[in-house]
Amino acid sequence: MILVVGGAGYIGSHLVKELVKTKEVVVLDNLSTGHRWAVDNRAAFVQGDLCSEADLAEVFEKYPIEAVMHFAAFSLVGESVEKPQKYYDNNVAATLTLLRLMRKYNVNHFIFSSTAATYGIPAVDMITENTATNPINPYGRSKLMIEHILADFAASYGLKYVALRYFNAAGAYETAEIGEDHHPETHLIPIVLEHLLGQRESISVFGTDYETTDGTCIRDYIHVTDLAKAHIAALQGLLNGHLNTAVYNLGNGKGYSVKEVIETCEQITGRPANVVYTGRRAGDPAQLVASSEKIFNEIGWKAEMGLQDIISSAWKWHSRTDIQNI
Ligand SMILES: O=c1ccn([C@@H]2O[C@H](COP(=O)(O)OP(=O)(O)O[C@H]3O[C@H](CO)[C@H](O)[C@H](O)[C@H]3O)[C@@H](O)[C@H]2O)c(=O)[nH]1
Repeated sequence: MILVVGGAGYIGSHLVKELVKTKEVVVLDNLSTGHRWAVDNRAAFVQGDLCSEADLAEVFEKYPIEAVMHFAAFSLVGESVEKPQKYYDNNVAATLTLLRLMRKYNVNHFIFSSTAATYGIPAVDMITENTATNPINPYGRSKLMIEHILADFAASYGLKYVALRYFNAAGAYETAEIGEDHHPETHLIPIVLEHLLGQRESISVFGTDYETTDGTCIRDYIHVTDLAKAHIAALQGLLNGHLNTAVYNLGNGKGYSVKEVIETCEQITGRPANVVYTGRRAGDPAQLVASSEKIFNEIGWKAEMGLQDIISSAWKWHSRTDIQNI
């Protein structure tokens, strides 16, 4: 059985939908940002807190866990600057408790959600796993700290793990049963689509003076279902002994500017956007684009969906008329 911590959240719930096809799954989530309805009903569900050793112990006692996938983290860069305690308590201290209990219950396989924010402001256009990590905010640092801890646990305790550095996760499940639903929403694609649905008056573009082709920031958008499939490939690699420890980028290898994203949203929806150009948002690197060659070469995963698929699926999800009430 696979324990998915944070399996009611955006990325975790998409992973669970894929994972239940081949594995027995139990989800632990405190529902602070996740949703009970987002958890596939083929998975067992425990409402509990990663920060509570007792809640964690209950799950390990009750279920025969063979691997843990860990999605439960706070992930807003700006908030992490304002409230570093919250980020280090949850993203670092609680994860350490989880790792301690894994040792206690002899669970030795771990998949960790890391981030492109570990790179900070990279000196290269195409980021590989060898690019220097130099995070510029507590969120990125909290994730990199856990990566270091995992490497130490692997060396001393034989932990087998994969850390996956996500670039910009976006899109929704193909049936639109689940999708992105953050409160408040800060991510570009949902904000643009909510605007095009009439739920926001305008879109602000944060910065037009970056050293990029059109002056706006470039990001590597990856479909959340592609991300889910990468986790499953990594899990298989760990369980069949092909992988011991690994750190992989997860991206498409292609960057799009904020302007290009907005234009693609306009094309797909057939609706014009009211765009307001404003100053830079603190902490935004000009360009973050991933080389995902390493994971392709080692376990054969690559992204199958591009920006059009991402936005089309997100549009289907956001257009659901009942979405406000779920
Ligand atoms: O209303 C908006 C929202 C975003 N942007 C711009 O759009 C780009 C993408 O912004 P997102 O907030 O969608 O994504 P980020 O690249 O900032 O964030 C991603 O990387 C972060 C770490 O760097 C976190 O992991 C976060 O959860 C993940 O989505 C950025 O240049 C941002 O400035 C706008 O112009 N207007």
